[in-house]
Amino acid sequence: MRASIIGVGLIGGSIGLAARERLGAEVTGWDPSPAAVETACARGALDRGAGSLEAAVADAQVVFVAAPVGALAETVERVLRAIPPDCVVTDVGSTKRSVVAAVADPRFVGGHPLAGAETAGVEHARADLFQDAVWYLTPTETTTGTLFERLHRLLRELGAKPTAIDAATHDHMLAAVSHLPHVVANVLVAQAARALEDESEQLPATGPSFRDATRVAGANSAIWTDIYLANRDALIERIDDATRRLGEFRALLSAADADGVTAWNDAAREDRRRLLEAQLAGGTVHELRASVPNEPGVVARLALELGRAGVNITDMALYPAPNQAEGVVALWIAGDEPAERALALIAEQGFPVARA
Ligand SMILES: NC(=O)c1ccc[n+]([C@@H]2O[C@H](COP(=O)([O-])OP(=O)(O)OC[C@H]3O[C@@H](n4cnc5c(N)ncnc54)[C@H](O)[C@@H]3O)[C@@H](O)[C@H]2O)c1
Ligand SMILES: O=C(O)C(=O)C[C@]1(C(=O)O)C=C[C@@H](O)C=C1
Repeated sequence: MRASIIGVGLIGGSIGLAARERLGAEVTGWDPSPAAVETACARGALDRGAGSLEAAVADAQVVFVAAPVGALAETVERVLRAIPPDCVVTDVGSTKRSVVAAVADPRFVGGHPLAGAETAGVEHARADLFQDAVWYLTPTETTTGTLFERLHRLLRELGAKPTAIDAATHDHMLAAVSHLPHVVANVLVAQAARALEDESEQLPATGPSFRDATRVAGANSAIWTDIYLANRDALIERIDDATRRLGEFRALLSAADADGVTAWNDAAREDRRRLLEAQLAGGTVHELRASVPNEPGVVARLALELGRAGVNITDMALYPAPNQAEGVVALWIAGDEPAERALALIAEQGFPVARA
């Protein structure tokens, strides 16, 4: 496997380490910072650095673009102009709408690993960063099915859980579970460092709860300015919602409503329990086989339909029929209930489907 990485920072470097260690891939990379390439080679995240983006991707089978969100569309387009025809290109940007709207090439699949750190640079890269992490993929109607399948398999081999989602849903969800938490962490440290200092004239000591809630405060501006701006409409909605919720709690406090305060706190515990439980879904793996026409977008449509219903595809394989007009998509789904749901959803799409 020949892989290329464009942008060898924390995420690009971690992909390089994991691809070399777990896939035995030969990894070439390029970054506008020669120092990043040098460190990536020294740390074993790249086999070699290339003198240009074009040279880095010239004979690649898969390319990961791991640049800041604002540079993704232009960089992906540049990669698409330089790769061989049978190469799949993906990115790792934390927001998806802008790059997916800008690039309509069947060889590109938007991506986003839900894993990372508050640190920056290849110095902090780790081969195990993606182990058991959801890795969102945003295929569209134009995505080539075989390339989507190749990428899905590679991500599984890196230890991740690839999950199809549409770009708009992705960005709205991430505003709530990633971008707002970063904003709130920044507010908490600002308030503790300034407002409380004014009152007591000394910086307060911070305990474990403060440290947990603010680990990501002031995370790498080289990527976060772009993330906040690219998702500003969804993030503003979340900020307004959070402000409203704070207002509701403020009202309970001003009314000294003990029952209301208890109910509010209990509801948070229950919400947290449900969120954590949803991550642990698993069970026996079922193989389903769907017969589909060999048309652009069919595999993407199936993956997105299941993703929307919360059914995760553990693994997939494509078997084209000799006449090339149709084929079979094999899907492996964990858990009895999700497998039943997948059968029903695939049948609703009009495709004959059965358990293998
Ligand atoms: N840090 C996280 O937790 C995390 C998690 C998931 C996804 N992401 C996404 O991954 C991407 C990279 O983030 P990171 O944390 O690795 O940042 P980073 O700062 O560690 O690395 C970014 C690298 O991109 C390079 N770069 C800058 N402009 C470029 C360009 N035009 N073309 C190619 N390379 C360029 C930089 O020189 C740097 O080496 C971002 O899109 C970010 O949204 C980050
Ligand atoms: O763990 C952290 O430090 C992160 O900030 C990782 C995190 C997140 O918010 O969970 C940050 C941005 C990415 O797009 C994905 C993951």
